Amino acid sequence: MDNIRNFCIIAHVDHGKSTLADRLLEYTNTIESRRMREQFLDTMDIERERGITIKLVPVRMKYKANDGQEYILNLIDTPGHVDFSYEVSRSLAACEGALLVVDATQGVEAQTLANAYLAVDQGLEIIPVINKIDLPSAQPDEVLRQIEEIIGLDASQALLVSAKEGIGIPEVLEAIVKRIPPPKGDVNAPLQALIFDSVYDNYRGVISYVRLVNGSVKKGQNILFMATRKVYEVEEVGFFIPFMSPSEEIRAGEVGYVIANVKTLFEARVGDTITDANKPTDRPLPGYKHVKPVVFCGLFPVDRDDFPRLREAIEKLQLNDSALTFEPETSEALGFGFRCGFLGLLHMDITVERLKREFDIDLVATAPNVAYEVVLTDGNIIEAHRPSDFPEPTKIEEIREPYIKLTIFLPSDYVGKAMKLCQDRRGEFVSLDYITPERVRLIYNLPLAEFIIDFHDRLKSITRGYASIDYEHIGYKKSDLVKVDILIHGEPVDAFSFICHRDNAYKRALSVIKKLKELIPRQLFEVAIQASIGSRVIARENVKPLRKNVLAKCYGGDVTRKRKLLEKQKEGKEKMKMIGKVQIPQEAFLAFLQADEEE
Ligand SMILES: Nc1nc2c(ncn2[C@@H]2O[C@H](COP(=O)(O)OP(=O)(O)OP(=O)(O)O)[C@@H](O)[C@H]2O)c(=O)[nH]1
Repeated sequence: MDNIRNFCIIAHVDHGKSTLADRLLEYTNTIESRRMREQFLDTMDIERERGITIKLVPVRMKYKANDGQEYILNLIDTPGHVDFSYEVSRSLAACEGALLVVDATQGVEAQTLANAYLAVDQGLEIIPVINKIDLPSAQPDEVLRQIEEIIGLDASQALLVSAKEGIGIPEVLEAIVKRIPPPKGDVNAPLQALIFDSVYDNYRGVISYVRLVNGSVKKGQNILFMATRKVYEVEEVGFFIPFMSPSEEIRAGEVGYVIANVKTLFEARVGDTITDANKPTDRPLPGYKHVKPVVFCGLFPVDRDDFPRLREAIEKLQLNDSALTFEPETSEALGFGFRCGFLGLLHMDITVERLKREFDIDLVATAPNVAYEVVLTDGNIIEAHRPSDFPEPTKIEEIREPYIKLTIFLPSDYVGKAMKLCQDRRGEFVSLDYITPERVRLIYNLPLAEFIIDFHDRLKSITRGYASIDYEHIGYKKSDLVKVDILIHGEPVDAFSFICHRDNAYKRALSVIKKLKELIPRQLFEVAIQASIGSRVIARENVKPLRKNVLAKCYGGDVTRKRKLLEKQKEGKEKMKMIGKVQIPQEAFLAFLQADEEE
């Protein structure tokens, strides 16, 4: 075990994590050059395109160090985005050390800090690596100062590297061997293996990526998954060098994979502990946590006949993504679809994109929303995902909404604007400090609901892209929220109702009914569009009673033109939906579902 080193690389997006990993694989000849492709570790197409890492891939390298000994280095990749921070902390739990990569031209950013703290919490040995020193604008001294002052790490032994040019790579490997401690553990103790990732394979079922803390595991052994209490027989164990390669056994301290004919990811959850069914450990490793989705949206096929295909596709994705949840949903405008739950906006975007791309389904995704907690007057608490889940106002004791602690790093010039944005989004100021005279760290507590409506885009545009953010969920807080119903000609239309803060209710209601007024064609009678909270009407607009005479524009007797227009109007009518006596065009529902209500 003394010759094993388990480590990961943590960094802010784009600071060069994947490039550095590639260089390490190259230098240790882990990948033959003809098989070497750029950024081996980012395997999914979408990851490669967006340049982000989502799924973890562990790799085993052999390295002959300057002391003449051969070491096994297990590199455990970590996802770079906050949505997946739970997976980050799991993969950190599988290591003894971390390379903290910081871009020499950018300095410490929001996720550098967040990831470094996760690593410190896990008690890892952290090796600071200043990357991109080949660039003329590199300021390694300034970055060293930031690492010491902002993160509080000793940076005197930081390594100066250019992953792109291959400068400083042997020093990185030597530092891993010398500074990261070997794993501890007892091969003879009862088996304890942490599942830090699981993937589903069509042919082999679930492949669990494990870090063995104690004991050993081999083919034929009966293993117990402690969270689900299920027992399976091991079919194969092995290592990633870098592709899956079977082996006799995996022993304490090592990182590898276990295949045991498990059919769903729910039975082999990330964070769970595997033990020996015949000689079980008395306690699981810390770390199992059920991850709950926090952002929801409706997904509907554009072509209604695609509904069964959509179900199949979501089920398939779920095989490899146990954080994704779904349930059937019907919408007045969009027909049959699914309400899906995600870990965050990126998780949602990626899922939608994969459905479109890998399964070739045209989709409408509705605007995202969060899950509220509603405390009823009888003391019960229900979870509400959409307006129709909310009971009558008289039955509600209080409503709670999810909050995040948002950290923003940005140039000091933009602080005023960023603070205004946070304030407008009901943010509660926490702190502001200067990292350098030009750079500021700003912290706010913000309702998640306000964040998921284009907060990041707004922030990017007011800071011209110079801000970086990170956030963590800090739980639910009581909030003065109301459900606003929209009534058309006296009939409530579920699809148009929404949840918002009482202070914003009037403004939002007004913008919604104004938009509807434009979208609902005039009918033979006057149509009232009202917004109400419970039985109290808070805003109203009227659509004047005048039949839209499409022929009015056609002076003269061009019969074909008249006929065409009449046909067009008829076609239009088919796309209408009757709500009571009123015809509402499909377009109105779509505009509402996808619209950003705050203009
Ligand atoms: N000049 C220079 N560019 C580098 C260096 N290392 C990485 N880059 C470039 O920086 C960009 C981001 O590098 P990646 O390795 O994809 O960054 P990453 O940290 O893996 O990004 P995520 O996977 O999203 O976390 C790429 O365009 C690299 O070519 C370096 O040492 N010097």
